Amino acid sequence: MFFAEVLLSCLIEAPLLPPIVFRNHSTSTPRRKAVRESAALPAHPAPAPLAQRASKTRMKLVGLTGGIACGKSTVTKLLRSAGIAVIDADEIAHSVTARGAWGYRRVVAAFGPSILSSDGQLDREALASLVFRDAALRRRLNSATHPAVGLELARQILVAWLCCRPVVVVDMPLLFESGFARLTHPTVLVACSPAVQLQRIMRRDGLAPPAAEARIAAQMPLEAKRKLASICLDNDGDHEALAAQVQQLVQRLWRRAWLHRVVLSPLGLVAAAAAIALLW
Ligand SMILES: CC(C)(COP(=O)(O)OP(=O)(O)OC[C@H]1O[C@@H](n2cnc3c(N)ncnc32)[C@H](O)[C@@H]1O)[C@@H](O)C(=O)NCCC(=O)NCCS
Ligand SMILES: Nc1ncnc2c1ncn2[C@@H]1O[C@H](COP(=O)(O)OP(=O)(O)OP(=O)(O)O)[C@@H](O)[C@H]1O
Repeated sequence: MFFAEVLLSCLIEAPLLPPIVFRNHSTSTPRRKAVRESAALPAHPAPAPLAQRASKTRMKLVGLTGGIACGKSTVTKLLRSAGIAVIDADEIAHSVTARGAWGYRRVVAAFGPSILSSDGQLDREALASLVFRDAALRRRLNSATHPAVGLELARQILVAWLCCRPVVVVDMPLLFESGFARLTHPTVLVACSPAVQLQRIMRRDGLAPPAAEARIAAQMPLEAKRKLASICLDNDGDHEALAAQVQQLVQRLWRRAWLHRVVLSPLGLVAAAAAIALLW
């Protein structure tokens, strides 16, 4: 993800941010607390002032994450149907590991041709069963895929900025693990209870309990993510309950979006340059 950070920092005015130090909920200022309460979304510790200042100097880049099978893709669909641009890191990971692509070549170099199925594509099921039970192999897969994922992610964010998108959500399972969260604000977590998570992953992927538990254990624990996220969507209920929370989130994201659209978009920057040139 480092490539993405460097490119974005150059292109969208944001300096490389130092790690964010999160404040405890109880130390929030009254104003910030009021804003969160008015949004009526479950709120978690607020990010440090530096992250907030940086977020005002670039396109509004929102991080969306959650435990495996907690409902990120479901939230992504709801956001997209509400007109919000969402960049999906899983989709990118699939496209950069398609046969012949840069990520594909790196994975084959790292794991050998035995990881290919008879049609020459990556055997994703075999790869998943390897990496979700072995942390060293998972690190090897991450090293092989993440440079290509980071570059494509940066390209898609640049395209969204050039299209004057005021709000862009990045759906990334490893948002906190990869450090990419430092470039996003707010960070939104989709969470559910361990029992519901296990049941959903077993049902969706047809996994037995040990395999499902291994996949859950391959990521940062949900409780740790809760402490890092600035907004939490509770997905223990039905689809309607989730949709209602997403609707509130959408309203909150559109707030002050005009500032990003008008002032910090390419059009805004061209207009500012033209005005300066005229006044010179
Ligand atoms: C392991 C792979 C082959 C499994 O492919 P598959 O099509 O079965 O699953 P899919 O890509 O849809 O991922 C499903 C979920 O698994 C989890 N997951 C995927 N990769 C990882 C990983 N490296 N570490 C922890 N969890 C992961 C995420 O929650 C993701 O949403 C694939 O996920 C992969 O290539 N992963 C490495 C790239 C990566 O890190 N992707 C995550 C986005 S950056
Ligand atoms: N509120 C809900 N009620 C019932 N089922 C749900 C709900 N939310 C999500 N699901 C189901 O749970 C499963 C996991 O959801 P989803 O695919 O959105 O999770 P994800 O976080 O994107 O997963 P992954 O980490 O594997 O990409 C899916 O089968 C989805 O239909």
